[in-house]
Amino acid sequence: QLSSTFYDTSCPRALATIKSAVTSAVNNEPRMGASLLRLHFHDCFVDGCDASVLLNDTATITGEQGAIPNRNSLRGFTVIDNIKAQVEAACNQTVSCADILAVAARDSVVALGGPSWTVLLGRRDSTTASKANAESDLPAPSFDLANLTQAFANKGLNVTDMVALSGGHTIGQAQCRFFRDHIYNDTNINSTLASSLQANCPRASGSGDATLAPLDATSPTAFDNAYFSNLVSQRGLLHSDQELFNGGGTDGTVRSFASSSSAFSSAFAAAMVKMGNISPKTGSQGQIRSTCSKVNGS
Ligand code: HEM
Ligand SMILES: [Ca+2]
Repeated sequence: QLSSTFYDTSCPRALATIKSAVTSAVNNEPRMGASLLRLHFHDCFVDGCDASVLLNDTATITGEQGAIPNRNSLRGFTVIDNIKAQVEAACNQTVSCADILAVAARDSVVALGGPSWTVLLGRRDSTTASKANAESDLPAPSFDLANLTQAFANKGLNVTDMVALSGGHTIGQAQCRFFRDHIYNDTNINSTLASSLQANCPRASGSGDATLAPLDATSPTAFDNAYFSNLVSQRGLLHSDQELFNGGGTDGTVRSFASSSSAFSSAFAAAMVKMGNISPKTGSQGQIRSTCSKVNGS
């Protein structure tokens, strides 16, 4: 029951305000587009797309930002706070933080040259967050194809959606601690790539843990289909990335997205709409937060 016209009368400037703020943030730092896309994913997979990921810890909320997949990893909160302040100035307590995340994700992809799609709107914001659910429901980079398939199926997403959405790794960076096992322990990685990554990501955990490498070394700030060609040539950065092309049932989809950017674009756009529809709060559920990092009145 989300609708693309939800704010047309209540806040007609909302979408343009978000787009211009996202475009300037991405022009200032291209990686921010990746960070904003990931925020929406990490929101939707944990209790639905309800901006739960944005809530800071309080005496009564143990939030998601401290969860293992998020801690010292998620970024973009300041950009979202800035967008929210601009939208609040235009329309007081009208546009949800969850919708801002969904629109910012789309606008980020577009700003980096990727496909566009119509974002459905009308999600409301949670009054709770769950560190435990973030740790149980977000897929880990150590996952194999069966684990990944299950994590996406749990959210109503099929394997085509999963492969398409994983194409989000066509942009952005990952820290050594998340790809160390893959570059030292796995054999399904191009040896030249493994050696060059090892130079900045020592085998011993603790050293160089936060050193960054691009998820798509071919074109890290362009939203294109190079991620999939990389997988075909065993140049995935994360163990979980390379699982999508490792002799299993998703090899064909990876090949098809590697050979057709239009096939990837349309599958990605469709899957983003599906992901954005995970358990939205509507009607009288939740609230429209005034500040994205805290529940109203707290
Ligand atoms: C398939 C399961 C997935 C796993 C296991 C996974 C895991 C990860 C990991 C470990 C990182 C690096 C984090 C860091 O080093 O701090 C990362 C980054 C990223 N992920 Fe995923 N991810 C998955 C799916 C997705 C999906 C579905 C999207 C979006 C549609 C996405 C978008 C991103 C982006 C854009 C980045 C880079 C963020 C930045 O540079 O700030 N990922 N992911
Ligand atoms: Ca959520």
